[in-house]
Parts: sequence; structure tokens; C-alpha cells
Amino acid sequence: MTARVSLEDLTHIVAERGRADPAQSYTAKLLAKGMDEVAKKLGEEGVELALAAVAGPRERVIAETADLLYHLAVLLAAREVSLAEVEAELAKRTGRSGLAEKASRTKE
Ligand SMILES: N=c1c2ncn([C@@H]3O[C@H](COP(=O)(O)OP(=O)(O)OP(=O)(O)O)[C@@H](O)[C@H]3O)c2ncn1[C@@H]1O[C@H](COP(=O)(O)O)[C@@H](O)[C@H]1O
Repeated sequence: MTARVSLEDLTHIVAERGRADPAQSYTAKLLAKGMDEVAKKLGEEGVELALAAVAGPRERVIAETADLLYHLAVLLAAREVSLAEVEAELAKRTGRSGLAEKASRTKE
């Protein structure tokens, strides 16, 4: 079976590596540069994914999405926002359309 890393796993990895030595960890190095750099990287990765979606091969879309999700996890760590908080916001929106229960039933 193909190995997979969930968004939740990724946020844990980022939180742990963010405490590492910046010389040993890209995550720690990026966080040490501060919020401006973290936000800039997220913006760049978003543009790269948008360009790949319009004109790139499918594999590039997958690779750029992985880059974007990683940099999103770093930004959330930098702002001390948990994935659970984002999920709760998504649940509010899903609840509004009455689809929350349906989605969790599909997972069972
Ligand atoms: N998923 C990622 C991931 N995706 C992208 N990147 C890094 O993001 C950087 C961004 O790519 P760019 O093309 O902009 O590269 P760059 O020009 O070298 O980067 P900058 O100097 O501009 O910051 C690359 O250097 C990649 O290595 C990642 N770095 C880390 N992870 C995950 O984080 C974990 C911990 O990594 P470390 O913090 O390095 O231990 C890894 O095991 C992975 O699971």
C-alpha cells in the first residue's frame, strides 16, 4: 500500500521540527525567519500550484499541492492556530448546508 501522511500528521511533524536546530531543519529555519517569510512562502507556493493547475502535468499539481499544504502547516504553527480550529470552522460551514452528518456517515 502507498504510504500516506495526513494533514494532521503533517501538523505534528511541523510542530516537532519547528523546535529543532535551524541548521538541521528547514521548518525550524523558516520559522526563525519570522511571519513575513512564512507568509511569503505560502503565497509563492499558492501561485506555483495555480500555474501548475492551468498548464502543468497532473504530477506537478500533486507536488505543488504537497508544497502548499506543508507551507500552510508552517503558517498555522507560526500563528499558533490548530488544525482542530480550522476543522471546527469547516464543520460550521458544512453544518449550514446540512451535509456534516452525511460526510461523516460516508467515512464509516
Ligand atoms: N513537506 C515538507 C516540505 N515540502 C517542501 N519543503 C521544503 O520547502 C522548500 C521550498 O521550496 P523552494 O523551491 O521554495 O526552495 P528553496 O528556494 O530552497 O527555499 P527558500 O530558501 O526560498 O525557503 C524546499 O527547500 C523544501 O525542502 C518541505 N520541507 C519539509 N517538509 C516536511 O517537514 C518534515 C521536516 O523537515 P525538516 O524541518 O527539514 O526536518 C519533512 O520530513 C517533511 O515531512
